[in-house]
Amino acid sequence: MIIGVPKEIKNHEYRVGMVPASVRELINHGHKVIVETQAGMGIGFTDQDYVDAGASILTTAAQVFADAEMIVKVKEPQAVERAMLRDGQILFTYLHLAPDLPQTEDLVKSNAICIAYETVTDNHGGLPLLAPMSEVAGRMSIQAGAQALEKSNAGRGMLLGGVPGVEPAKVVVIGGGMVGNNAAQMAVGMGAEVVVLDRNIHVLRRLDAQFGNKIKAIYSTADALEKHVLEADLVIGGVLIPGAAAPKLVTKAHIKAMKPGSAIVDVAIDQGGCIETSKATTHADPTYIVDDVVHYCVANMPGAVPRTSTFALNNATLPYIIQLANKGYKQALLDDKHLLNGLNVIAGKVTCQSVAENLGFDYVEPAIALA
Ligand SMILES: NC(=O)C1=CN([C@@H]2O[C@H](COP(=O)(O)OP(=O)(O)OC[C@H]3O[C@@H](n4cnc5c(N)ncnc54)[C@H](O)[C@@H]3O)[C@@H](O)[C@H]2O)C=CC1
Ligand SMILES: CC(=O)C(=O)O
Ligand SMILES: [Mg+2]
Repeated sequence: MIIGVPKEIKNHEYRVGMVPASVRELINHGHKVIVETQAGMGIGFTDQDYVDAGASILTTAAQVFADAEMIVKVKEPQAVERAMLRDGQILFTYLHLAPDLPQTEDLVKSNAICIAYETVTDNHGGLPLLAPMSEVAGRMSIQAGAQALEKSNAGRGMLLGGVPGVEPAKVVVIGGGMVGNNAAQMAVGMGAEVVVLDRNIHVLRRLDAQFGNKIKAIYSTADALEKHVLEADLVIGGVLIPGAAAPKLVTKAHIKAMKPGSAIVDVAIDQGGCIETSKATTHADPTYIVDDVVHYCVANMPGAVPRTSTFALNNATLPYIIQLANKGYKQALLDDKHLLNGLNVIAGKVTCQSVAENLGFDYVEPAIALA
């Protein structure tokens, strides 16, 4: 199979779909890999590194999209990239379709086979291709929140850990999954007072076993959420209903009633955000203020640490890229029900139920769409 790796074009996105070591694995399996020039430049990989791994370098994204049977990316295809997709071409990347009607419409029109990293599942109830980036974003959310709390960024002027004799900041993490757990680790490490809210009792038990009395793991009722959000100096939004638009758990009224200079980091913004006042921002201009609350809502947070993130992502995606290349999409999807859960759009049909429901498309079962 011919596998194409274009350069990412989202704002300040320096990750890349495949590192040279991944390219070498594909070449060893007998495939051809074409890489857009300077695709890995942002994380220190030269075109020569890719050539040494066995890839061919092409000078434009248009050439990569024209020649490749499978496109491997990081972020959802931007409009110019969507226009280059074609009938029968495989697209393997993050998509986050539920809050994104224009993208979904374009992918439906393209007739391509669009497999989303974020809805691939595993045997343990996890999301193995989302997890590595959730680890990065969860950890980063506390760095971003700490900065947002600085006075020069319109924050309250609080140090997360306080100092001897002065209270630490209160960090409230909504959602105790991969993002929430990693956020809690960093916030505890920095000496903050930490509350994690989740509505899954198994998640709360795991947090309790892991953190003991270093955090409070609280069942997320509307009451509990309101109480803790209104007391918070920093709120981290890390909820997920896989494939679906995030529920708006923190309302405009909550934001109005929060302390002036408090901050929110809505990591769930890639699924539309779990805070009513959130709107996606970029690394170039990551924050804005609503009712004196600093909002950080960058939809590609791991793009800020692209070297760490690309390696972590490739470690997770490579086995699936190899399966898709070796077997072709049809056999690879039929052989692996978890990879099949990643199939969001194929041949003009929406095969992810929550995406179809959120955006008003007819839902077609993946196995039926493949037949
Ligand atoms: N902005 C960015 O750059 C990035 C964003 N993300 C996003 O972060 C979000 C979280 O991802 P993960 O932690 O991997 O998901 P996860 O599935 O590991 O955890 C989500 C948690 O939310 C909980 N939850 C669901 N509904 C809830 C509710 N109503 N109240 C309280 N808790 C609730 C679930 O029980 C689960 O424990 C996703 O939208 C993901 O796409 C992930 C990586 C990067
Ligand atoms: C998960 C995601 O959206 C990201 O890593 O950018
Ligand atoms: Mg206020």
